[in-house]
Amino acid sequence: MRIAFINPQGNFDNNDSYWTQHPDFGGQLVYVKEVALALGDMGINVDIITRKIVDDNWKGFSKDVEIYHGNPNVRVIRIPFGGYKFLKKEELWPYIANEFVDGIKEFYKKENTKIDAITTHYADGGLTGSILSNIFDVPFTFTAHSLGAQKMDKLGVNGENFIEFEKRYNFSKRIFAERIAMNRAFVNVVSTEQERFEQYSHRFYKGAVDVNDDNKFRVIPPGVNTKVFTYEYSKEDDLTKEYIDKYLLRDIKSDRLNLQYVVLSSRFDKKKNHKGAVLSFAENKKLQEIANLVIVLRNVENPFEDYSNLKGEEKEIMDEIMDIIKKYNLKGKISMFPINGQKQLASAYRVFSKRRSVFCLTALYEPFGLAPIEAMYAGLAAVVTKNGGTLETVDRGKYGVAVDPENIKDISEGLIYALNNFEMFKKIGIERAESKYTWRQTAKGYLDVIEKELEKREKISDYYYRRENEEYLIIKMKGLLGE
Ligand SMILES: O=c1ccn([C@@H]2O[C@H](COP(=O)(O)OP(=O)(O)O[C@H]3O[C@H](CO)[C@@H](O)[C@H](O)[C@H]3O)[C@@H](O)[C@H]2O)c(=O)[nH]1
Ligand SMILES: O=P(O)(O)OC[C@H]1O[C@](O)(CO)[C@@H](O)[C@@H]1O
Repeated sequence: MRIAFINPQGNFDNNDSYWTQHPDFGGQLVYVKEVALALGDMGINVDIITRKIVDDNWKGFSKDVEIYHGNPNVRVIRIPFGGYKFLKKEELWPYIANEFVDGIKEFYKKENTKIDAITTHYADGGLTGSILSNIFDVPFTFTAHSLGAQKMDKLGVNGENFIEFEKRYNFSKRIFAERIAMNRAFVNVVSTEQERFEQYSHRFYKGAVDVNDDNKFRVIPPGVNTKVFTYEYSKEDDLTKEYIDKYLLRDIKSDRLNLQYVVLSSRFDKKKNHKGAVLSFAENKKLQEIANLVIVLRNVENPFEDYSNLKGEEKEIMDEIMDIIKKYNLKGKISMFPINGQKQLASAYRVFSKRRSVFCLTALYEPFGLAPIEAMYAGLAAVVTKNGGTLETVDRGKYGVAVDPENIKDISEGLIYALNNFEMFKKIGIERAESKYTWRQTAKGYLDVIEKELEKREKISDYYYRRENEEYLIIKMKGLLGE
């Protein structure tokens, strides 16, 4: 069997380049990578179809076809569309339904390969799959990863400022694509029940899909890479400890070094609401007595001296953080330093777990949230937004603390509670991650729903074929009988 994974935005290479260093390189890529490789391990052929990029600032995405992470069953196929320079996901829309679709068609025609099913990721993948599934006459699944409606609500998009936001985010195109994809997909793959019944029932999706139609939804929880995010401390982690201690010594007052820590590690995206977490720390003296704040960065060595390489949204977020540090005189209580890649991030989590620390995600809206599960499995206590899939991940506070990201007091009290109950949350957090979230289970979920759909289509086409045949035979018989 050959399954295509359509993911136009971001990109995929064997170094997992740029992950979280850009809004289009985050959890969705992790998800597609882990499910594709898990299916590959099960003997399924997987083609991850994305964009060909030839750009000196974005190296590693220029090969047309590449075996992925050494798994002979899994390929990355890069189709040129919209030129060769890197484009952020919001700028891909004009080229999706034409150049990208045509390029994929051409690729398979030239290779004379057949695909049996398509999985599509995010609105742009979903639009592509809606068209291709007709061309190839194969079923496709839609996995939103993040729906535009909730992002619009949380960013405060309304009638007055819509045009402003439209210029930057192209929400009209995104919602249109999402509606087409969720309507045409044979199943919408969601990470939690909450995603199905809350996120998909947003008024913007009315009429596109019936959230009460069990045939149109399948809850398939994502996983955690248990090799990378293991809670087992190893020798390499001592090297990470030395790396981190250098920064803590630089940024934290010496008499505070042995306190616990609150760790923020999200991409610098407005939706992740770093500002809310920093403000909750700034406004609570009790919290500052028991913990320091750590903010994981990418590509910035020392923001207290210089972060001029941050642009746009990332610069705005750092400006907000710096304003709060100045206003509340937090120097000596906050450390910010670069972490590169999942391995180093996982190791840093284990180092902070030894310091009885807390992972904090106060996103205004988190569709699912891979990071909290990773942090829990690596041994941190989790404090997460109650808006989105995270509420289900911590099961409403049972496996981690769920807070209202727009209530500064609620965040700080949640952090204090988690810090004071670190051992309990560490233990049950690991158990939760281990029992419920593995990528192999995720891959099995996709395979099961696809195989069931193919069987159904087989039967239907047989039925039509047989019926056509019967009619054909009757006509023939009539002819023979001279009727
Ligand atoms: O230096 C880093 C830091 C983080 N990560 C990874 O980046 C991912 C972040 O994923 P997630 O926490 O899920 O956030 P998003 O990037 O926002 O992911 C989007 O897509 C995910 C997959 O569908 C959903 O879980 C999220 O809710 C959705 O916002 C995690 O796997 C991290 O391990 C890295 O690879 N390198
Ligand atoms: O912020 P948005 O546009 O809702 O999308 C979430 C982004 O994070 C990602 O995980 C990055 O890989 C993608 O799902 C998407 O680009």
